[in-house]
Amino acid sequence: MSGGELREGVATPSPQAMAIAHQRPKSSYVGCSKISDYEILGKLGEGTFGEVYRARSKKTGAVVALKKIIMHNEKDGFPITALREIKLLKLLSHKNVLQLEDMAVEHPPRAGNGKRTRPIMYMVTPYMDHDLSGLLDNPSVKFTEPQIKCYMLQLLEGVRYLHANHILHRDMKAANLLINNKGILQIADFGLARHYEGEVPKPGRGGGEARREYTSLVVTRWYRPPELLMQLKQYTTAIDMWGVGCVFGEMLVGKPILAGSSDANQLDIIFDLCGNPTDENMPGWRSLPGAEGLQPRTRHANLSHRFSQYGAGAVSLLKELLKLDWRARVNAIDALQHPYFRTAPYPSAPGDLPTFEESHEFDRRKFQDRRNALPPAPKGGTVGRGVIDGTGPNSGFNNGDGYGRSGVSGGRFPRNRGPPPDNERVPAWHRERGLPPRPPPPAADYSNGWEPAGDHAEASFRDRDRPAVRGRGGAVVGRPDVDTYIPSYDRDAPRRDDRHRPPREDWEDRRHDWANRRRGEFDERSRNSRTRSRSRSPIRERERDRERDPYRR
Ligand SMILES: Nc1ncnc2c1ncn2[C@@H]1O[C@H](COP(=O)(O)OP(=O)(O)OP(=O)(O)O)[C@@H](O)[C@H]1O
Repeated sequence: MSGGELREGVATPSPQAMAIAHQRPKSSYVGCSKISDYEILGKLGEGTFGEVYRARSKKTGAVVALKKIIMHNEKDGFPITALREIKLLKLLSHKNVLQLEDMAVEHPPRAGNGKRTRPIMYMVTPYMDHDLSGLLDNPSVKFTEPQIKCYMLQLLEGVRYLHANHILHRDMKAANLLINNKGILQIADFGLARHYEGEVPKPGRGGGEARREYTSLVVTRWYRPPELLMQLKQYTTAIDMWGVGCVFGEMLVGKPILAGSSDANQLDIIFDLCGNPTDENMPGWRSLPGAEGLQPRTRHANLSHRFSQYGAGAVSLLKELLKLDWRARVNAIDALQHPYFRTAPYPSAPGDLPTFEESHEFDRRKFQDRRNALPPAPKGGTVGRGVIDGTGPNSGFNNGDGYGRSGVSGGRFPRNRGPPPDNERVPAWHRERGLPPRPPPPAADYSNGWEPAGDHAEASFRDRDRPAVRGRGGAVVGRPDVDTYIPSYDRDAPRRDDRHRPPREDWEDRRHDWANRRRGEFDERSRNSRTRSRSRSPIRERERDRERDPYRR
């Protein structure tokens, strides 16, 4: 009974045998283009899920991106994550959401032993010149306030569309926002997205009511909201809005604003920014599974202080997006009405934005070469090199103002914000306006439902050496060493965001959380798989090999 298992006397073929038995003849790929319909122009990137190429359609002449669907585990056949992404993208049509235009199939020649090889599938989307994180990595790119407003409006339009159509993106981050040289921003990468069964957002009513539970192990760490870090499962569209807030802050500052080095540290730096959770600012937080045993020290939010240089309007919108209480967090419909967008300087029209040299994963090496001229940046930052000085994760961050400007070894420039040395990368605002910091924009009326800046500043100190704390179900929530995604900051390391993203190979398991939870074993399984994936996963091994070999990047 080789290759099969015996169940109640009936032989079940192995998945591999099933896949071979059901291999489709070439002629059955109806509705798909052939890969030979495209001329490959170069490689753009390599995710955990697929390689991405730039190509030209021989039929239309259009330049497109081809995302190759990698079969990590051949015997399981076509990855469920890819199927979900394709299914969702086929349903969606919005100017700020990346459109799936075609699928292309490649039939590789038979193997040397005469065996048939599996066809390779490609997703075909319009070519976009940049992803936002690549663009922000480019030291010659300077974002203006009208430009940030323009991108934010487009991002919010895209998110409003997704949420209105019951889609949770669940991996909102700068690397998944593609921008072309016509100034159009599109939300991409729906590999973690899913249908949302709750009520959709309505004006003035936040993220909607959740109707069921989902896995909380989603969203790249730096963009993960506090309720997910505390393992809320009945979450709403508000999880994507937190990510929008992180991206907004990143555009203002020029680098990720909440670059936690572990899940525990992530929560800690969120509390530094937004204040520690209380019954007022995050009602019910104590009863979240991941909050049990958490004893965050008292601290006031310092968001207003940290972002004061970007003006009262930006601070006000950021505070609405980065609310600890997911029920009170602004939804996309309301964020689009925020006075920030109706105050001078007004948003640019997309067509008026400057064009930039391409910036994708594979272009970043050239930016990294330029960045190597910079002084070291704190671990957790994205520009410059990490400080390997033995002071622990996020070392520069811990002493500074939250953006790596510590005034000591990890800082980009000192807190007094005097002019940075010529060779340093300067956050977008400073680059644009020059120093000293720009004055606040003309006073706007934020009294109409929007709170003006009013937090107390607080010098941050992070208790990174907290002992382990166990949450409900025994989950360790307060110790950095159980977290799977420890970033590496050498120049040959993989893309910044992916180092903090749950590995795809585990997500399929996590997506079956409904069934797993019914068996009461989800928390245990997912925790184990996260820990295991770092050390044993063959994909991680391959990635590590690739990191070691700079020529493969
Ligand atoms: N349509 C496109 N145009 C230009 N570049 C693209 C396009 N789609 C993807 N890319 C580039 O390829 C990279 C990886 O794409 P994507 O995030 O969709 O793949 P992924 O396998 O899901 O990656 P990951 O798992 O790392 O998020 C993007 O960050 C971007 O730089």
